[in-house]
Amino acid sequence: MTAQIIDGRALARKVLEDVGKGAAQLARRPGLAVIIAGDDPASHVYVRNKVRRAEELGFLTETIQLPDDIDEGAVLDEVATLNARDEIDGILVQLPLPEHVNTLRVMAAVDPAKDVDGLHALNAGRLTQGSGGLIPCTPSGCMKLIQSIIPDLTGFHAVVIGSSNIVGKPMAALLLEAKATVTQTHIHTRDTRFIARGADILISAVGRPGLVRGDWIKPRAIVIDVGTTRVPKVEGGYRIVGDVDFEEARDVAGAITPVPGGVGPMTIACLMENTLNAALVRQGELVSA
Ligand SMILES: Nc1nc(=O)c2c([nH]1)NC[C@@H]1CN(c3ccc(C(=O)N[C@@H](CCC(=O)O)C(=O)O)cc3)C=[N+]21
Repeated sequence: MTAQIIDGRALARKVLEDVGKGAAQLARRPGLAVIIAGDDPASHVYVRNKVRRAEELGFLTETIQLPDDIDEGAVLDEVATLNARDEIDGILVQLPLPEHVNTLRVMAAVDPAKDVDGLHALNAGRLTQGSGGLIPCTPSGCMKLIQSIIPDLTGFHAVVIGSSNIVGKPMAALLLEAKATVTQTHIHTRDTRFIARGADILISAVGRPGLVRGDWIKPRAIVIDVGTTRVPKVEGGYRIVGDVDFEEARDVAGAITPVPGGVGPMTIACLMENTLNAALVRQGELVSA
């Protein structure tokens, strides 16, 4: 059989349309600030894409570019300034930060009500307790992609490959909350292939091209490829590739997300949704759980 290709761009358009309608109800337009430190070209591309989407929706946007050698105190000062500004509803600190800056300390400094990446410990904790809060954008987008195929995940076996704070851990928490049975693997897991083969829903969030082969996949499973690795093209420039061997997977899976055009556009759409939700709560239009 040939897998259904899950169109992340089309689903993202729908999410963005709803965000646009929601934003039109607000007295004041949502404001999104992005902090980026250093000059990693990939990070700059991602930030530009996020800001462009936000502008298309009529959001107020601001990009704060900091030098690579900035000290942690200065990053924390920038966050504090944004926390205090009423017109800023969402703050995103683009990762990775320079090595000498402690990411968890920076995340802890962001006002949880403006934490549109959902990475503050309060939002992460609320997610594990199923009590609302802002949800990390990539896992949130993955849930929408999965539920576009299976709306009710009750009892399905989901396997999450990868355990990062930004994708793997919140992904597992969301699946558990949706009543799936969840297995999570990480760098020390033995025989990940065997575990993956048991999955009705397989999510790979590792960043290693070709990791997930055809024989890692249960026939008819849903495969969500979060991998985003930039590889240089012979003719110059870059292309992005996922973790999944797409050609092999397509012959086994029931449905699969492509890279590009799968999880990536949904991540950005969910960032816009989070920014709208933060604005709704902050402007008193929505009561947070
Ligand atoms: N604080 C923080 N939050 C993030 O959400 C975050 C981050 N840091 N650091 C880096 C990663 C990466 N990321 C992507 C978002 C969109 C695409 C995306 O739109 N990809 C397009 C293609 C883009 C291309 O062709 O280069 C696609 O898959 O179709 C990719 C990657 C968000 N990240």
